[in-house]
Amino acid sequence: MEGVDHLAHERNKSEFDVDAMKIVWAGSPHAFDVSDRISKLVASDPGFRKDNRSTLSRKELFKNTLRKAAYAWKTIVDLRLSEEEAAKLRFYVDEPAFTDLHWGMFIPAIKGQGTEEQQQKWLPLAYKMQIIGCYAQTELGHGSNVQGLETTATFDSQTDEFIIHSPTLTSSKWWPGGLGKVATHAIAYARLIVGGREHGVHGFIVQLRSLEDHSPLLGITVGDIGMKFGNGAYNTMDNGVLQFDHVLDVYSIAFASIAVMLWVSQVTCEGKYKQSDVPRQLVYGTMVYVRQTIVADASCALSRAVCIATRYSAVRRQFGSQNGGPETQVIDYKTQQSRLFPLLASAYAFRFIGEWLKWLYADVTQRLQANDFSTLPEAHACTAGLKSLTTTATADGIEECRKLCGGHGYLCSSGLPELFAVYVPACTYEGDNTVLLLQVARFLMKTVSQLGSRLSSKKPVGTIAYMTRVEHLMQCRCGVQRGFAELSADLVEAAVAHCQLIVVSKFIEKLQQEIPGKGVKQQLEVLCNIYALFLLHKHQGDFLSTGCITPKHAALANDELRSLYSQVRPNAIALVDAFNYTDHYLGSILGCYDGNVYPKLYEAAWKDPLNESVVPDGYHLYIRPLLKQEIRTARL
Ligand SMILES: CCCCCCCCCCCC(=O)SCCNC(=O)CCNC(=O)[C@H](O)C(C)(C)COP(=O)(O)OP(=O)(O)OC[C@H]1O[C@@H](n2cnc3c(N)ncnc32)[C@H](O)[C@@H]1OP(=O)(O)O
Ligand SMILES: Cc1cc2nc3c(=O)[nH]c(=O)nc-3n(C[C@H](O)[C@H](O)[C@H](O)COP(=O)(O)OP(=O)(O)OC[C@H]3O[C@@H](n4cnc5c(N)ncnc54)[C@H](O)[C@@H]3O)c2cc1C
Repeated sequence: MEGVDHLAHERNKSEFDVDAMKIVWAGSPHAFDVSDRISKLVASDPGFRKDNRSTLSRKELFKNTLRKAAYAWKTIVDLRLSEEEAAKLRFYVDEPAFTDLHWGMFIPAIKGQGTEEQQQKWLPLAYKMQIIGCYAQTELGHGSNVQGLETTATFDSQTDEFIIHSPTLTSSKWWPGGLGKVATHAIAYARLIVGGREHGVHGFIVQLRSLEDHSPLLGITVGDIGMKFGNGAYNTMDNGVLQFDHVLDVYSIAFASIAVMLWVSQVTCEGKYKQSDVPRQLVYGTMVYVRQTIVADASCALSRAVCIATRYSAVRRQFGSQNGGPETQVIDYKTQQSRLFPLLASAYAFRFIGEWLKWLYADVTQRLQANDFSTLPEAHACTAGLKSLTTTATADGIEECRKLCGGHGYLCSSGLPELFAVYVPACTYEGDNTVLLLQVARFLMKTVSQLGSRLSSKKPVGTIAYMTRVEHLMQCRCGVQRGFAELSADLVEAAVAHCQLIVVSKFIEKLQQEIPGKGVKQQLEVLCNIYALFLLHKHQGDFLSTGCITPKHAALANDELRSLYSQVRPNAIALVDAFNYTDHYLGSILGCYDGNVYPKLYEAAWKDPLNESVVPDGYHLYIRPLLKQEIRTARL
């Protein structure tokens, strides 16, 4: 029945203060207030409806996304929302769109790498959305290998301008979000050529379309690259293709009078290239910034899937009826718990590592401003490795949550198929996960060669086994006289182990903070132990081979895991309630707050367009003749 909380009995079992946990999850009382207020604003506004996406054609879907983006912007302006509130609104609108790249990459690139003069010129226009930007780095022929990009930017000292050109088919820009149909400007990455000499890849702000009639400018060929994985899903985004045919780029950010996009280098009006003495990799700064936001986003996506699967596991009953009594809740099966609760623990673990990474990024940015590059290598390795680790675990976790919901998990109305389809490219964009782990492996090799075998002594006691595992995996590889390429698959495993060590140690450090609320810290300790012991169980071979745990330890750890699952069980619903997601944002009948699943599933089925008529289109044309033929045969 509507209005009845079918999960009330579960909520009454909770042993901790859920409201206090909501604050921990949000990060602060202020952050909770903004999230809570904005998520409810979006949920209550029919203009942000999203339950019809899977029934729209690509063109209808895209036009609807443009409508929503414009409506969101009008809401932001009319309500005078702050930048923080506006970002939250775009988050809860939950629709991949060009605005992700405008706000998530184009503006951060100018803020992070533009000079004062460029920021003054471009940021006001971008903040008012009087220009719409995208981040055009990847090409048809190169994505991972940025140094392999082929687009050229040749300085013409006669005109003081740059000529941006796509010399080959494979140099076509390919994939940039927002590029296909919307962006008026791009930060395009090209090989800088001055006086016939090449100076590597730099960013250039290039206008693509007229601000009068949106037509592509002279020399610009631009369009969408076509349908992507899943029906609705990421097809709300116009990932584009772009070719430059000797485009004069008067706004070149490498141009001395507007100065270079990077404070890394300068091209003077006399056409001289001046490389300052900062690491050339600062040109990758935007990618480092986005990778740390993607880690925080992983905790959001995983917690969303876990919320759905946990609530449904408490609603779903199957087998186990005693003397005609109710069947067993599937959340009570040890197999369901052993699959679900490590994902619940991972969602919290990724939340806290995301908080730490945000601090690390802010710290390295502050240091860069003082020309202190000492922590840049570690920041690169951490953002690359943790982006890889958390997105892989989250993509796998969302699929596991679909399976935890049985057949109904495969319905669009469960919210899980679309969540999976929208989320999985995170394992590829902003750096293919394997390529990024290779960067971590390279950093570890360097660190081992500099520090000797001990990678670091400053880890909490609880992580000794994890640290020993990384050192052991590195020693096994570094000790062997074979090249990096030959050992790369093994070194990637060591890189994963290193990132898992970071996640576990930061979770332990989080628990050393003051955490208010009855029973809150105790719940987080249980989740931290589940995360650490689950990984120890999963990678038992690594830990046993280090000799720092014995088979008996491994068995005890497994016993402890089962006990921890039993401790989580009465608190499971409260722990996912703490994410404070509205039913609108979850977009899932299986995960609805009141647990009233079956009536809602049944009602939703009849809304499918296929049920608009009892006799389906095509019956008279195709089925009736078939049946008539069969009947004739049957009479023979
Ligand atoms: C809200 C959420 C959703 C928001 C919505 C999100 C929507 C989707 C957004 C997706 C947007 C995109 O995909 S944008 C495109 C993303 N593309 C990528 O991420 C490309 C990935 N590839 C790369 O980053 C690069 O090619 C590398 C790092 C793999 C290789 O670069 P390279 O220049 O060849 O460097 P390499 O020889 O490997 O290394 C030379 C030295 O530089 C160092 N180095 C390399 N990179 C860096 C770096 N970034 N910072 C510092 N140092 C670095 C190395 O450690 C090494 O140090 P030493 O050992 O010499 O000391
Ligand atoms: C949904 C989506 C949105 C995107 N948005 C943008 C955007 O807005 N702007 C933008 O510029 N780009 C964007 N991209 C592009 C994205 O950044 C690239 O696809 C990504 O960096 C991976 O590069 P690639 O496609 O060249 O993969 P490849 O490198 O071709 O990967 C193919 C395989 O090769 C392997 N491989 C590659 N190099 C090595 C190596 N050295 N050693 C071992 N294995 C290797 C990889 O691990 C992978 O298994 C987007 C992509 C997607 C899917």
